[in-house]
Amino acid sequence: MPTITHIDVHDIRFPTSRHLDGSDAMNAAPDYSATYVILHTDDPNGTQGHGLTFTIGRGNEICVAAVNSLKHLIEGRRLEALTRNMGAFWRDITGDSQLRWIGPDKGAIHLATAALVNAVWDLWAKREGKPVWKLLVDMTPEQLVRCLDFRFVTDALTPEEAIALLRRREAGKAEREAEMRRIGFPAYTTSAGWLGYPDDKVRQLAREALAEGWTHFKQKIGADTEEDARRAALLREEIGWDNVLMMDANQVWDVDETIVKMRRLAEFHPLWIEEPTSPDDILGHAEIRHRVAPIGVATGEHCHNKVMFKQFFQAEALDYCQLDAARLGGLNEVILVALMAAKYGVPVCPHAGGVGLCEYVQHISLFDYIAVSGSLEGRVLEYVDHLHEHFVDPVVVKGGRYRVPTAPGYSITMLPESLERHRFPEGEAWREEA
Ligand SMILES: C[C@H](O)[C@@H](O)[C@@H](O)[C@H](O)C(=O)O
Ligand SMILES: [Mg+2]
Repeated sequence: MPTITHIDVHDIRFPTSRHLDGSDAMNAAPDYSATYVILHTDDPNGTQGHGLTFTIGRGNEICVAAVNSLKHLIEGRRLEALTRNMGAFWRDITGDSQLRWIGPDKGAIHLATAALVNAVWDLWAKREGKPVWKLLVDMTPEQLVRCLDFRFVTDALTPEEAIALLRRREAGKAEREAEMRRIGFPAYTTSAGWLGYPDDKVRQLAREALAEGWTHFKQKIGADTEEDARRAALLREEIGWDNVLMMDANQVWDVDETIVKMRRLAEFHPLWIEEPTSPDDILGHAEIRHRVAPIGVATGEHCHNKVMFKQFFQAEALDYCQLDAARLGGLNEVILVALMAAKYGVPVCPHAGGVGLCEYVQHISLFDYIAVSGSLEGRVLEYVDHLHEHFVDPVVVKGGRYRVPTAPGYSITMLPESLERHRFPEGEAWREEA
């Protein structure tokens, strides 16, 4: 196995705010960005590990600095020294006794951790010649559990319970894998409903999505409630009442305010209200959940670690777990959260609104279905139609389903010319802007 000789980190930004792609009530004009890392190795074939964390523009340079502070924990180490006990490696990279102070397990340092940890998984999977989801699915329960750090969550899930849970799912694994290869994983689209899009664009995109076979649509809300209602009516006009509508407020309301707003919007039959309030307010979400039922509560894109998810589950505060591949500290923590979700009976519907997140989450949902939950009930994976052309192995979506990725790795490697062009602030894409 190769040694990771050195690590490069790049500040990559896309000017998505020009057309308000990705806009919502809290994030009015995001520039989808990536803190992008490359693990160089001494492998004679030149194999590299790639990983990124997602930000929305300003502040990306802070994640870049955090990667620079963390990278000494990986540089010079043999890949095998990391993979033979991934759980210990994860504790190591999140446990540096001085760096930990600026987290722990949250904020820029944890986002940076995700980029690095995911790059190690990418490298490992490339070396094994498998896509990441398949690398995971082929592991024994014991091997998988060895990749995890259970500190702080054993009151909710022990390693023994995790092994038992994974063992129970071994029956039917091969069938579920074959099914996924045949029909793909069910998805929903966020792309028609960005808050900054004018009505005619929303109509047009909804029509196109319907024609492509989409059945689940997410709308951004949280500006003015009558305006939200008007847009919901417009979307219902386009998609009808047999298709599914979700609503996403991106954290703008207080708890009581949410109840009032959602009672007004209930006539549009949303499946869920996403991020109604502060992402840290676990008890607030529990309260909302009880008071807006049967509308479900979804959250997770800003839920920064396994401890918070544990409490969301323990407090019965959410109906849909929207864990994020690059907000949690990389795949090790994602797997742990998926296992806890399975124990508590909460479906995992990963967040993917950002650059590269669709590429990541397809691996997570496939693994979750095949090896952890064994169920598609309530599971629908987010899709946004932006920036896939910059990836070497972009997601393929057909008829509202993700097709199974087959190339080795975590699908996150970007084209060298895309990296070059979008380097901030010196890349051509930004020089044109000036
Ligand atoms: C700023 C981003 O586009 C968010 O609006 C996006 O991640 C969103 O919350 C989502 O659920 O996809
Ligand atoms: Mg959201």
